[in-house]
Amino acid sequence: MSSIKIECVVNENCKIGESPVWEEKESSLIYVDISGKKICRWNSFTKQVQSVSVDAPVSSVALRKSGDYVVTLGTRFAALKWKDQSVTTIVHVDKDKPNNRFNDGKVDPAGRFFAGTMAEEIRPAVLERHQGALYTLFPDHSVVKHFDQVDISNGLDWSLDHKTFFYIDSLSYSVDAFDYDLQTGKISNRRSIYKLEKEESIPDGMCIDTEGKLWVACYDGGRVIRLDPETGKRIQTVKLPVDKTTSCCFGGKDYSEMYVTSACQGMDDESFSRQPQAGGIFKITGLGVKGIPPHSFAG
Ligand SMILES: O=C(O)[C@H](O)[C@@H](O)[C@H](O)[C@H](O)CO
Ligand SMILES: [Zn+2]
Repeated sequence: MSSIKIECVVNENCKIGESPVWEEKESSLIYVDISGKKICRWNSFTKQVQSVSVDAPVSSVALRKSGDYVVTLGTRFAALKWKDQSVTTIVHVDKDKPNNRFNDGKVDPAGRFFAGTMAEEIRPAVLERHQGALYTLFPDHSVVKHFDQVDISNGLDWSLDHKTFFYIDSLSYSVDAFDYDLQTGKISNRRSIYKLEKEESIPDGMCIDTEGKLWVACYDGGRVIRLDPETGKRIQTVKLPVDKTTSCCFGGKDYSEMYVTSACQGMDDESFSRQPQAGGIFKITGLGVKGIPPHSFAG
């Protein structure tokens, strides 16, 4: 058995930390603070955080093949130039829904950027239902809507053979799978592969490891859980020192470390004094399992 160690590497209290992505060429973790309206980059050597502030909630960030990043900002897909600290809109979605914003997003193995929307929350997990949708931004900058009626569009990733797409609509308390057509980017045949138990609370961000198992961050559950999508069973639970764990990714040397983002928005003074690291970024080592490098947007 490996011995698991958990360390808070960025003790900065993001309002809603999300979308961790390892950027190998910078030896850095990039992530967003959604309601803090900033994109952050933590350098694993210097331990310094740089950030770019934006004018709207920024819910996900991904690498781009041409360098720099793409983000979901408000209800826009946008390009971010880090050096210039500039953001330019690529395309606008949900134009008829002024109360919506994007939430989690990730690039597929063919370089397409998937991200979904939700109604802005009144407080955590309280919002107008069924307002969201799941979208893909293609490398030619066209956009496809896969489906709507989503509550909180969240974690997403693809199986190692690229034949399955995994997806979480948080308020369904379920981790779902779809058949995936890598050629076209189309999804079909939705089914649930895991229903969260009560103490696991709300499923949020998700990533896959090199054994094809899924890791799901449990919002208000203070943990990440490892699931076997074949059997539908939970095979591991790793608890963290904060309750509002929002997302996870692998990074570091050979993608052998796990990074977990968290949130503090909506906490009262009492719970905040009990969990002063809420909103921090955590590094888990000793899991004995590795992740895969993130894909870059091809457009
Ligand atoms: O991090 C996210 O994905 C959402 O933007 C958050 O607001 C929480 O997940 C949500 O509150 C939990 O349901
Ligand atoms: Zn999320």
